[in-house]
Amino acid sequence: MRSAVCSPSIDLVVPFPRRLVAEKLSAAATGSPAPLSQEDLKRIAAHRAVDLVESGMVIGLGTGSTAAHALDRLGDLIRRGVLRDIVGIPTSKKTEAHARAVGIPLSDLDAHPFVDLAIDGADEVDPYLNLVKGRGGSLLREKMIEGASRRFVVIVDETKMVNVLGGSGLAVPVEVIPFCWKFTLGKLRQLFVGIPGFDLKLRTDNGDEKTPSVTDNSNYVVDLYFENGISGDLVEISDAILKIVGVVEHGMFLGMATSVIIAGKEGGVTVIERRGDRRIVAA
Ligand SMILES: O=C[C@H](O)[C@H](O)[C@H](O)COP(=O)(O)O
Repeated sequence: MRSAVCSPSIDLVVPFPRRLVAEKLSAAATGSPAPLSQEDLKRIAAHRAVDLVESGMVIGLGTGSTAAHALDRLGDLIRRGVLRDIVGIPTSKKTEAHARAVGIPLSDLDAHPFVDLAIDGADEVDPYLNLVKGRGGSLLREKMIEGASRRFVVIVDETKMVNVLGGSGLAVPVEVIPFCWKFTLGKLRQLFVGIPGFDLKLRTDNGDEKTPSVTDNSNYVVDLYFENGISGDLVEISDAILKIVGVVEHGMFLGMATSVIIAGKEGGVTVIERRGDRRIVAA
């Protein structure tokens, strides 16, 4: 079994960004302490990632509610002239529209096949920095762009951390072509037959198979559910899913993240870096 290797590490919690600390302190001084919301945490992680952006970089622009904070921050820094000559490569149509609205110049992988840095959220992160992504349906473009990136920085709040992928009980998405999707779903079912607590279903807009959710690539999504998380060799499982004709891509991002920025509700930010097969937890 080929599995991710994880070395022992020391957790080092770094201080909260100063501006937000000041805001929270002043709120406390006026007698109305505002607890950090999940949105605060997403913003903190996103801003921390955007600190890594330098003028002249080609940036992979992620999709989702966490990545949206990075787009806003990047747009703000470009508008203020702090960052220049940035090119953004959006991972979805939604991100493309958002990035345009905040003034980020855009291109694509055809024109810019090498991406300096990609910043994106995730649905789950395991201790080896393997991810589940695509609950927003953008997994294929995300995997293409993040796979072309020299650095792929994942931004999450601490609720996204799991011991095993699939362990949060939420879906592991698989993008499939619409042609005979029930046939492809059947093949996926066969692959995991006998696994206790396994289930799968077509993703729909309103619970009705007549209105399947459609991705930016005009495909459908089959959501896999693993009551106890995915057990076994993730690389073998990935290969087996991708071998099914009719499957386009799945939402497990194995060995792709170079670092994960985790915002914790206690006000700390933890950064986990991958160095080869080693995992380094640092500021
Ligand atoms: O397709 C959606 C993407 O993979 C998102 O990055 C992922 O779902 C995380 O989204 P959020 O930041 O909204 O939790």
